[in-house]
Amino acid sequence: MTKILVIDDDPEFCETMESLVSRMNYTCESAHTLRDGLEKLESEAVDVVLLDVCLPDGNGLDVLPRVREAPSRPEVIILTGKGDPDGAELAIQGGVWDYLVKPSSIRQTRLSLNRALKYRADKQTENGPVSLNTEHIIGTDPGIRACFDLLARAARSNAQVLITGETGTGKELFARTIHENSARSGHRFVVVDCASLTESLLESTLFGHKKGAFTGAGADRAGLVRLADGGTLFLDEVGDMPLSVQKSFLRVLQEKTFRPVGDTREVRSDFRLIAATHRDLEKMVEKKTFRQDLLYRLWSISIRLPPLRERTSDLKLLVMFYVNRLCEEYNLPNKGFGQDFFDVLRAYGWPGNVRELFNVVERAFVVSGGEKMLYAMHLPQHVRIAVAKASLRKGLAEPSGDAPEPAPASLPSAPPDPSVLFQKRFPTMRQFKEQAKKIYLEALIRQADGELSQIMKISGLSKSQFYALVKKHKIRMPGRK
Ligand SMILES: Nc1ncnc2c1ncn2[C@@H]1O[C@H](COP(=O)(O)OP(=O)(O)OP(=O)(O)O)[C@@H](O)[C@H]1O
Repeated sequence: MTKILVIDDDPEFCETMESLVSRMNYTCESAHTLRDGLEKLESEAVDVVLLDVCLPDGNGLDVLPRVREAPSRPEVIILTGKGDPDGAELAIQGGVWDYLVKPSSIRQTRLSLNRALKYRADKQTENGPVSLNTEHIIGTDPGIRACFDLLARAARSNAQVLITGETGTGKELFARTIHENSARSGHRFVVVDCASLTESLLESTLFGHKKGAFTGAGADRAGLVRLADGGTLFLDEVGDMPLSVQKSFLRVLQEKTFRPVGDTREVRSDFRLIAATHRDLEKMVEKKTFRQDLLYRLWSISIRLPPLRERTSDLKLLVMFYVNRLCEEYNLPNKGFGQDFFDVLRAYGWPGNVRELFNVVERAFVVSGGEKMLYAMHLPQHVRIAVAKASLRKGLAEPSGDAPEPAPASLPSAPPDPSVLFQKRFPTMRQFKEQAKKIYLEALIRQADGELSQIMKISGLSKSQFYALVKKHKIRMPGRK
């Protein structure tokens, strides 16, 4: 029997919900404190939790991971008296099904409940007999586990998938894993890096060309869309696709046919599309730099990968996974870790995410040579200095053994104090992020003495991403006009 649990300290509200749920022919129970709710979740199978935010013994959002990890893994709908955009964002990132503000109408609550239950039923059917191979993806944090659920749905369907997330968060890794677990795994996984191709090259790279179609086209060439026939086409950095190509590509998605450059014939390709970007495509649609119709086409299943700083609980697992891999590669016995090693890693901001983490760990591994343990002293200087400066700025001593506060990545050559960002009007989260990015980039360039290879190494950014950011934030590179 489907069971709903309401965790809310208002008895009247609980009664209203119990009556609504029983009219829907489901069982309903209430708990007036978080403690009571969590106890019920431990001992009873619950399908959906309606969770209030402000409760007498704490904040509902703080216990969200525990609620979602309860033995019956319930779906969660937040029902709060105090609507707060940041709270809603956090809740949704934490994997809640919906975020409703009281007084929510009966119709809306019923709709949300039904949708959550339908999703749960579909998930249970889909999760049945098929097993997924996700052994290369490390993560137990609730944020990334919600992404695993979506990955499983994507692998079992043929729907278009859009994967978003900062650089190095694993977008390509997820895309490959979806392909490898899909019915198309016997065919190719074809990668197109939209950021590294010029407009003219992109069209011929995607659609191929006829011999003589343009200077340098010495022979016929099949494009990547054709090569992906039967398999998966992965459009990396789709936000960097020029508008003219977006138009042609939209047609390809609708018709599954295209015309190679300089050819008059239509060619057919049956591919499944997965696209990825670190950009905010909805913002781009507002600015008319990305086509809305294309965005709708890309968006059947959307997966947002959390940045590493939002899931530092996975840091240790990721490091151990990578160090094991390095030990195998270098044919060395396994290494241990000093506590200070993880303290420093946890306190760093990881702008380059997992890619940067693996880079840093590999450098530490190499520096440690034949030693049996990895200590903080083996970590690259820029990481240690950034962490030391950040903790000094906070008036703290060197990180101690107990879970240190995560601090933002900062750089040694005196970047401006982030409090300058609050000197004018208090910024929105988005404005703050944009301004902080600019500060980061300027400090990064100073730190690397403007040397591109150093910039890539420190930041974990690719050249194209770095140049795109420099352009966006109107930053002058040393030696450039
Ligand atoms: N959860 C994870 N578990 C294990 N490895 C990971 C995970 N996430 C990322 N990685 C590793 O981090 C590196 C970067 O991942 P990937 O290239 O997929 O990121 P990305 O988001 O596509 O980056 P970009 O936007 O810069 O192209 C790869 O070596 C990948 O295997």
